[in-house]
Amino acid sequence: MTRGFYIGRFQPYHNGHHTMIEHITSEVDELVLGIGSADVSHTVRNPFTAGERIMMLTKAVREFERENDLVTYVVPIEDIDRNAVWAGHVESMCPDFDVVYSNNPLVIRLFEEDGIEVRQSQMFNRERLEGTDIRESMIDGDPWRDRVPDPVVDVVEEINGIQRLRTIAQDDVVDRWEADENSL
Ligand SMILES: Nc1ncnc2c1ncn2[C@@H]1O[C@H](COP(=O)(O)OP(=O)(O)OP(=O)(O)O)[C@@H](O)[C@H]1O
Ligand SMILES: NC(=O)c1ccc[n+]([C@@H]2O[C@H](COP(=O)(O)O)[C@@H](O)[C@H]2O)c1
Repeated sequence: MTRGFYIGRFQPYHNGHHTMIEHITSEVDELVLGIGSADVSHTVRNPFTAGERIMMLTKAVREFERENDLVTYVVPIEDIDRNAVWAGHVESMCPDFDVVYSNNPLVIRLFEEDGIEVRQSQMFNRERLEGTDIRESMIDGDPWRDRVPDPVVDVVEEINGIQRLRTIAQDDVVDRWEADENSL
């Protein structure tokens, strides 16, 4: 029995993540999905709460559970201010795992230094499948729904996520403008 671990901020969970998990399913029996920066929300870079991201992932990976007999666990992981002990922090919050999947250089380094095997994948259609770009499309009113699994569209609509993101982005612009004015 092999149990894998895959972590991301998933702001939002998109088709790049989904394709990565589809590949992972052929290598593991169980998969722990870490929701990174679980303590952060309501910012332009991290608009969605841990609970909202739990809904996105739980609903989206159902198809892999059904088709591949995969067992998944979604675990929120708060950031800590010491990278040197972060891998241990993650392990303390999760079911034991044998292998980590990540394309994030810092995550790869911290787990490898902790003696855990890390597997990377290619980046899938990165020009379109990048959280930053999808959030910008949400703010600008450009198409984004075809870049995330259908259950994620449902969650974003249920929580009125586009309106939140636009309000946060607008407040962010005003805050930066005021900071610039005050520094003059
Ligand atoms: N298109 C993709 N194909 C494969 N892996 C991806 C893709 N996009 C992100 N990943 C990987 O998934 C993990 C989680 O990524 P993350 O949630 O930060 O998404 P992101 O698209 O990079 O978002 P952001 O632009 O907000 O940083 C990381 O290891 C990241 O490299
Ligand atoms: N010291 C820390 O808290 C620490 C270190 C490395 C990664 N992380 C987190 O792991 C996650 C990695 O996911 P991304 O690949 O989406 O960046 C992020 O939420 C990041 O904040 C946290």
